[in-house]
Amino acid sequence: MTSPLAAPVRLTQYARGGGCACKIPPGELETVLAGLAGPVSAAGDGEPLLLGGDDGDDAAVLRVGDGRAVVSTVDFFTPVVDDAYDWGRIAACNALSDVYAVGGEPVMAVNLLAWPRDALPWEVAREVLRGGRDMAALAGCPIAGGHSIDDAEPKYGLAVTGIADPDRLLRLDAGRPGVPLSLTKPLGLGVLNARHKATGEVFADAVDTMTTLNAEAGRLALERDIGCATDVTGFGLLGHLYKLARASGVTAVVDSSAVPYLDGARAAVRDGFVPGGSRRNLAWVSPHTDFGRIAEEERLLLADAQTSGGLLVAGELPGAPVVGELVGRGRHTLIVR
Ligand SMILES: Nc1ncnc2c1ncn2[C@@H]1O[C@H](COP(=O)(O)OP(=O)(O)OP(=O)(O)O)[C@@H](O)[C@H]1O
Ligand SMILES: [Mg+2]
Repeated sequence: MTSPLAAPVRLTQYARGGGCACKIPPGELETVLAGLAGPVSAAGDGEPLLLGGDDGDDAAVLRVGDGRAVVSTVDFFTPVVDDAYDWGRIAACNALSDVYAVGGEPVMAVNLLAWPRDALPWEVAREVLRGGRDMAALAGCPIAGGHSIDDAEPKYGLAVTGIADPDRLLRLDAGRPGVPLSLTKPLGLGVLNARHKATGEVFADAVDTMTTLNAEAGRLALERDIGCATDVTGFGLLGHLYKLARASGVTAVVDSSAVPYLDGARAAVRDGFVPGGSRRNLAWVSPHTDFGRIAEEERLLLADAQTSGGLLVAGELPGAPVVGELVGRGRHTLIVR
């Protein structure tokens, strides 16, 4: 479904970066944030903040009593596709994803909108907000208000509140040796979005992937008593897996031949459509990774900055390929075979 505007503007042309590829590089972010986070509970020590510390988990989770926890997360970014309605859906889906990534269920959200009011018509902003509303409605999560500013580049996203069972969370530090790794969406979103921004070609499968909620994946993980997961977004599969393995004190092994890709992803890399964020991700993980004889093109694909990607789960999920496993901590935090 696309926007019904007479002469659609190419939204991606109004921003330098796009989607999760416009995130602050992981190394720089961690340096800025170091030491500023509050104490987080080690299991059972009475501290109410269960997630939200230095590991960089997907959302903050606070125990509120009576066996309940509140989940809080926020995500917004510049246009990742030209179509306003689709961008709204993608941004909302991506923001909701962090609630599912910690094992929560979204219950309410508010909009964050930055709009270049001199350069872009308000009817385009309405389409963005309509897309966000429709995606949140699919998640059973009403959007109840928000905040809007005049800005040089358009930006959109949500702050989402969720609920969770404090004893059944999905966290970065709960990975254990011997456990397989599953990935619920194919990679290639960053390079395909870069191609779309440069050429205007539309990749329908990529839009479908970015607008698929991670609700089912999160539910399946909890049903199987899995306790360790994250979503694959701007830091790419390797960046997010590095964070998970580091927090869990293990080494993660990736079977590169088992990793699924969207059609056209490889061609996009070969044709030079690689977001700067994907290169920065690769530079960030490379000192901690044994790549063996893996070629540069494959490394870039594995580090590609995703937008609204799937869940990376330490465990097996029906329908999701196993892309590697966790092993005891070795010399490298990541091994790619
Ligand atoms: N300005 C900030 N202040 C405090 N913590 C921050 C700030 N920006 C990011 N973080 C934290 O850094 C970690 C990494 O953030 P990041 O946005 O990359 O991951 P995320 O929340 O999982 O988002 P997404 O999955 O959409 O990429 C998270 O734990 C986040 O809460
Ligand atoms: Mg996340």
